[in-house]
Amino acid sequence: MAAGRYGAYNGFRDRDSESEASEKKENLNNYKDNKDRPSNRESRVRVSSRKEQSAAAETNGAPRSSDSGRSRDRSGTDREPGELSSGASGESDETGVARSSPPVGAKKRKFSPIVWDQEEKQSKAVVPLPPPPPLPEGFVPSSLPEPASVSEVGSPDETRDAVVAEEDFISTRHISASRWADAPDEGEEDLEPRRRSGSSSPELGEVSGDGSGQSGPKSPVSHDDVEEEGQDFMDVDGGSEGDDRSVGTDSEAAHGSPESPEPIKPPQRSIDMLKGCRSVDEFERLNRINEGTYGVVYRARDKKTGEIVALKKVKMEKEREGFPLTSLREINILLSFHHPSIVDVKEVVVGSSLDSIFMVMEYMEHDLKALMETMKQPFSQSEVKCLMLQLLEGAKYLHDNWVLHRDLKTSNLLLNNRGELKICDFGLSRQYGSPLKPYTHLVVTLWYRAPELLLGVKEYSTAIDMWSLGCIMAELLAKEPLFSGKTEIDQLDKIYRILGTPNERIWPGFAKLPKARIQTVKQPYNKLREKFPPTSFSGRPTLSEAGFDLLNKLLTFDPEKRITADAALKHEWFREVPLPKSKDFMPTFPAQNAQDRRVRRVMKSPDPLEELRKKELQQGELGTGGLFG
Ligand SMILES: Nc1ncnc2c1ncn2[C@@H]1O[C@H](COP(=O)(O)OP(=O)(O)OP(=O)(O)O)[C@@H](O)[C@H]1O
Repeated sequence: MAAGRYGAYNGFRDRDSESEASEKKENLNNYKDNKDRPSNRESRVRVSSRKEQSAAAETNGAPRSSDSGRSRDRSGTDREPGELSSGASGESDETGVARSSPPVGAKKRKFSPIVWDQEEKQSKAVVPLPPPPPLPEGFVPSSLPEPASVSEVGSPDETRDAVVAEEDFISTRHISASRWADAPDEGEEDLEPRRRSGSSSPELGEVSGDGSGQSGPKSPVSHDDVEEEGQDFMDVDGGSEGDDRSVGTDSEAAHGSPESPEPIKPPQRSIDMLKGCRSVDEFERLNRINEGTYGVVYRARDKKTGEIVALKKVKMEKEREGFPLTSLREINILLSFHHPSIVDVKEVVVGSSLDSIFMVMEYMEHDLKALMETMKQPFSQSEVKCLMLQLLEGAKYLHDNWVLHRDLKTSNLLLNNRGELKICDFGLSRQYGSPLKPYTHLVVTLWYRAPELLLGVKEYSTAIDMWSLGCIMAELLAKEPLFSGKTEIDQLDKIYRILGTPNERIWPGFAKLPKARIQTVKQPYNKLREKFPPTSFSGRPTLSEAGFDLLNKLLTFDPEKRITADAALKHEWFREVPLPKSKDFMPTFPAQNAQDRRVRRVMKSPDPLEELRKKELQQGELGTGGLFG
């Protein structure tokens, strides 16, 4: 149970007694176990063999620092209520934690093996792609609009789809060619050689460990990024008359993997998708929570069960052109993935006139951005550790399952009053690791955008998410964004002013990056430590050597050297006092659900599509009217 203290955040730390804290002492391993506690998903019971091995390794002689942790606990140093006691192996060096810390974990960057050359793509690429997720019980109404012409689809200038459109130029596809339907179209057939060849992509049905005892996605995210590169909208008329091979079945046959976590459903016609999909009328609308690029989010009550949920309405602003591919990606990923740090999508429901689609999600009381704007003080270090651990676990899970989120920012991090953090908004996320065309660099909201993206690279990796995590960690500590640029150049300038201007020595290859010559004032020094000093009398957020080391490793210019989620999870900052607060002891806050979170937004990061978004908002929503319209 979270410590309930509506409106009393600032008093919480004072009220919690040491004894209460010690009653709740748990070691770091317990922390990891605990995160599964509220779950009733069978997937959470499963523990990856990788985790078992590493746990065994730890038990088998890895030195543990619990003693030193305890002695420090007794002295009361930096201990906070609800802080977890040290139990994990700690190599903490009292004298020079950051500098003496060994490289944390083996480097495991999954870099997208982009194949630039078409021939090479076909001959060399080896992509045992995972099977598609099971078809949802009904999903797309038959009365949806006609397919768009290719030219319509390819005009990427109105929504975030534009971003994807830059990387996706293949002719219009039908939803029946998606992983939720059975018949591949021409473009899909092109994929066959790629699917049959091998690569370092996850094996069919393989469930990547997340290091946290979670199973991978029930059915790993499909390879839409390979097969859907052509457009952002899918026709959903269900009219495709292809053969009966489902993507999943076909893929399974090709690879012969018997280990798919779930039996692949038999091929289904897209018309079957209509069956069993509940109507949004089965929910009572309570209030609008927020509106993002891709949809309005409502708080609602399931009339049958009384459960409070969040309903995200998929914007169908281009309904003439079919179903937005980005939404399809988001729904697919969220339906497939199950992890305590990823927001859970329970089902998809349809609007009354069958042209609006809603994702039914678990309801989360806050997003971190809106929440921090209401807080008087920043999160404490032990709270930041608790949040960062959950965030890193979510990022590791995604990266282990070959998904880049590509839009990690505080407004996409949800927090409930049980201290649980969950990543949402997978509209920009995509599977990687398959031979792809170069990705667009127009991803990630400006303030959280990695320097390699700002400098124009199109071949990027999980490191872009890790940079965003660095920005988020700094923001959680300081309660304000670290780099709040107004334009791309201003953003680079702001980064250079704090971290110094990169050069060939610290970032080999920097000089050759497309936009490396952008004129910014040369900044020779790294001033990050000034922003996060070890001690402070001026109210600046303090950070220990180890904490600073982690922040530095997240905000490393060279993406090749930037720390991975896996390594960051093992960082000693999480093992030194103050230890991460237990989720049970995370503060609770007044629910912000009675308000529209948009009106509370004070500062908002500009992003490349801001103008487009505004235009969309002005144009109003399309789709059904009615309660949720
Ligand atoms: N499950 C949820 N529970 C509560 N609030 C949520 C939930 N999902 C989203 N929200 C709120 O709605 C906002 C927008 O959601 P989301 O980011 O998924 O939409 P989007 O259209 O993709 O937004 P963006 O403009 O960031 O791309 C979030 O910042 C959050 O405040």
